[in-house]
Amino acid sequence: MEKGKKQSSNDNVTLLQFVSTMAPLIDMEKEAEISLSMSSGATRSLDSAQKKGSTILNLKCVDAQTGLMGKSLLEFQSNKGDVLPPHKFGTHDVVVLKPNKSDLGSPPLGQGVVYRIKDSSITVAFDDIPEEGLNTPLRLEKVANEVTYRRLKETLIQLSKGVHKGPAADLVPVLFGERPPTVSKKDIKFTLVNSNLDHSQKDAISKALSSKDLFLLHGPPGTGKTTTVVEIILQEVKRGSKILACAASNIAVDNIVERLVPHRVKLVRVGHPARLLPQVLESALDAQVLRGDNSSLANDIRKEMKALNSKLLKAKDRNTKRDIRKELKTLSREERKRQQLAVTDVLKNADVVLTTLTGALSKKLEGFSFDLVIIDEAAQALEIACWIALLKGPRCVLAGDHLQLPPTIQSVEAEKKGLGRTLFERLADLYGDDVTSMLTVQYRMHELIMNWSSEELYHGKIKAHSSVAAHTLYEFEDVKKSSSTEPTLLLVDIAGCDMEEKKDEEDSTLNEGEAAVAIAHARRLVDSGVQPANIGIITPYAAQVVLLKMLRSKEDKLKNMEISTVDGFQGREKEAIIISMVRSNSKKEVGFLSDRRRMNVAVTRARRQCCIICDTETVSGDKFLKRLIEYFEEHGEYLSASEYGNE
Ligand SMILES: Nc1ncnc2c1ncn2[C@@H]1O[C@H](COP(=O)(O)OP(=O)(O)OP(=O)(O)O)[C@@H](O)[C@H]1O
Repeated sequence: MEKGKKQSSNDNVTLLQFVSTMAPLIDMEKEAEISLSMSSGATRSLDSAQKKGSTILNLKCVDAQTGLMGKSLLEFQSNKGDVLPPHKFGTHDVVVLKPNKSDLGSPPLGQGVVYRIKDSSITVAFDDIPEEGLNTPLRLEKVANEVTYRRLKETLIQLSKGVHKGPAADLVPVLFGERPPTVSKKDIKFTLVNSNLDHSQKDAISKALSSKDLFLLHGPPGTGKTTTVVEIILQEVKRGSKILACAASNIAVDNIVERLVPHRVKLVRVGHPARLLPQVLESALDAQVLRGDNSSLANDIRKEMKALNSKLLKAKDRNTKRDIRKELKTLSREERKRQQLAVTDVLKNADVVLTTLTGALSKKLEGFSFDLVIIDEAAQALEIACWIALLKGPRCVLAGDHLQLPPTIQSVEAEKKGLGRTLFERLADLYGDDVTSMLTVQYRMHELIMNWSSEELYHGKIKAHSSVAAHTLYEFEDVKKSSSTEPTLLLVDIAGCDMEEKKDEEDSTLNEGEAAVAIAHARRLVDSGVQPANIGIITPYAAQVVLLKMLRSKEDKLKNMEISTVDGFQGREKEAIIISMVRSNSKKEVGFLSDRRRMNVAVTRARRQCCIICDTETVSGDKFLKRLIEYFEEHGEYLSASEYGNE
C-alpha cells in the first residue's frame, strides 16, 4: 500500500454523500436480485424459471430428519435423473417448497434455508416438516432475501440522521475523513498466545492493539490473515474487551469460531443453525440458550400452558374459562420474558459475539455495544453492510485484501455507480500506511506461484515461508514424479487447436475443447497418484462450471475433485489448481478475465501446481494477461493442447 496517499476528493466522501449515493444503489441491487428470483413478474413460465436457475422442478423428497435445534432437514432429489439440473441455488439461500405443477403465485408448503447442496441432491432446513404434499412431485423456488435489504436500508437511515451519540459517535468522523485516526502513545506490552507468529503478524498485532479507532490488516493470499485476527481477539479478551467479530459470509465467521474454541474463550455465535457449520453448533446462541436456566423455566411455563389449554377446552363455566384465559395471558407474558432473558444472559456473558454483518442487526443484539468491532473479509463486504456492525463500537479492525475480488453485485448499474467500492479500499486509499499493516510471509504457495502475484500486485513484498517455498506434488507419498506432477507452473495452449468459445442460453461463455483438456490434465494427475480431493478446476464462467461438472460425472475416479467459479473459490486452496480461461475468439475479447483481482485469486488458490489452460493468442490481447502468460512461459512448462490428443 502506498504510504500516506493524498486524500483525493473521490476518497474523502462525506457521510451525507455516502448516504445519498448508496440509497438508490441498494434499491437497484434489490431489484436485480428479485428479478433473478422467482418472485419476479418477468418470469412467465416455470420452464423459463428453471432455465434461469431460480427454480428446480420435479423433485422428490428422499429423506426427512429432525434435530438441527428444532429444525427439520428435508433432502430432495430429481425425479428425472441422477444429477440436479443446472441451477443458481446456493447454501444459505431462502427457498420455498411447492407442489411441482402448482401455479407460479400459489402458496408454498413451507419456507426454509438451503442447508447442503450436492450434484445429486439439495437439503433444506424448515422450521416444521410441511404437513402434507411431500409424497407428490415438488419444486423449490429461490426467493429474494428481502430481510438483508431492509437491514441495509435501516442502517442507511440511522446514518443519515447523523451519529452524534451511541458507541460509534467518535469513530464515524474518522471513517469519513473528518478527524484523523489516533494511536495510543503508551508502549503496548503483550505476550503472544500463538508463539509461531511471524514478524509481520506480530507487528500487525502490536499496531492493532495500539489503535484507538481504526486499524486495517492487509492480508494477501495465504499470509495468515485469519490467524492474525484470532490472535488480536485473544489479546483483546485478555485486556477485558467485549468484542463483536463479523464477516460477510457465514463460513468466514465459523472459521474464526472454530479457531477460538480451543482457547476456551467465552463466545457465542449468532445465526440461523442451518447456516452454521456442524462443528460450531455447540457455540450457537440457540444451543446456549437451550442450556440456560431461564430457558428451562420457559419450558416449564410452556408445559403449564399446554395443560391449561386442554383444561380450557373442557371447561363449561364462563367464569372458569375467563380465569383460565387470564392465567394463560400472564403465563405467556412470563414465558416471553424468560425467553428474552435467556438470550440476553448468553449475550451478556460472552466476551466475543460472532455473526455475519447482516446478522449484527438481529433484534437479539439490539442495545448491546462492544469495545471493539472486528470485520474479517472486509474487502468482500459492501460498505453499508460493514456499517451495521461498526455502529456498535468505538474501535474497529478491518481485515482483508482489496486486491482480491470485491463483493458480488448483481446490478451492473449499481456496480458502475460505486456499490462495490468497499470501505476497506476507501480507507486504505484515505489513510494508507498510517493505519495499515500488510502481512508479508505466505504459507500456501510454491515460490514460483507466489512471485507472479507478489510482483504484479504487492510491489514484490511477499516472501514464501520456507515450509512451502519449494514444495511439490511429487513429495506426497504415493505420488509419482512424472511429466504431469513435476512442473510447478504449466501452460497448456489451445491456440490453433480449433477450440473456439461458445455462448450458452444464458449468455455465459463456455469452451468444450478446453473443458476436455482440463479434465484430461486432472486425469493425468490422478493417474500419477494425486488424490482427486487435492485437485480443483476453477474457471471464471458459470457455464464452463456446468460443462466441467457434466464431464466429471462420467468419470468415477474424479468424483471428489472440486469444480467451481473463481469467485466461488476465493478463500480456498488446493494442492493442484487447473484454471480454464475459456475465452478463444478472433477479436481477442477477454471480458472480465482482465480484472487483475480475479486472476490474482485464481492463481493464488494453488499450493504446489498451477496449470493454466487458455488460448494464448486471444488472452494476450490484454496487457496484464500477456504478462501472466509470459511469466508462465518463462518459469514453467509449455504444452500445446494437442498433446492431450483425444484422451
Ligand atoms: N506464523 C505462521 N506459522 C506457520 N503457519 C502459519 C502462520 N500463519 C498462518 N499459518 C498457516 O497459513 C495458512 C493460512 O492461514 P490463514 O487461514 O490464517 O490465512 P488467510 O490469510 O486468512 O487466508 P486467505 O488467503 O484465505 O485469506 C494456515 O494453514 C495457517 O495455519
